[in-house]
Amino acid sequence: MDRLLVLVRHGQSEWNLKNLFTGWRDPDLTEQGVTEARRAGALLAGEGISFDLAYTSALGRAQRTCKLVLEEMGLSGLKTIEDQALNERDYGDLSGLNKDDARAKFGEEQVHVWRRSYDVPPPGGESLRDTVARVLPYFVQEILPSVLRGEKTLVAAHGNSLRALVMVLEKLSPAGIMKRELATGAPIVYRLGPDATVIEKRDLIV
Ligand SMILES: O=C(O)[C@@H](CO)OP(=O)(O)O
Repeated sequence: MDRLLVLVRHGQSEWNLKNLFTGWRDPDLTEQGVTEARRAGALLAGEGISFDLAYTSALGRAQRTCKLVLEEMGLSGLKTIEDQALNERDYGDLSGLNKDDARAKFGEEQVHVWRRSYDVPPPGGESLRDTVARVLPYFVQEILPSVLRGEKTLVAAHGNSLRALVMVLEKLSPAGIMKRELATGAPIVYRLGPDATVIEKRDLIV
């Protein structure tokens, strides 16, 4: 049985381009983001991959990415489940701030800790640990059972909500996940064993 799980971060958003902390804010994709999403679909189709089911967040940039990927694969209209459990990490008071301005104000090191540490939340927002605590129950209760039933599954979501899943799937330590960056529109293809451990992982190069 093919227990296929593909994670893809949304294409470049308007706020990625403007270098703003985004979190639960809802900017659209840029033209480049649209191109990245389509290219992700083309790459997956080129690998001979198809899907039975898709999951995405409650935010437009991930939903549009999901749609574009599926469209490019000839799978428009595929059953897609939207849930805010897959939303980006909530950046709290940093949402909408320019990342360089934040570095100038709070210092390079502090901003790096807020962005990439496992357990230090940005002011008023979620740490990665908080994000794992939100994403993981949804993954275990909703997504994983589909994958284990043999439904080939796409998850189109966000840099940090997907880092939360990558940490669990790849058994990374808090130090290991700190160094892990996910590129926009770059699919990660996992094949799981019957016990849900990863037996194969491939990054599709964009
Ligand atoms: O702004 C955000 O919501 C995220 C993803 O774009 O940023 P970061 O790279 O700091 O995780």
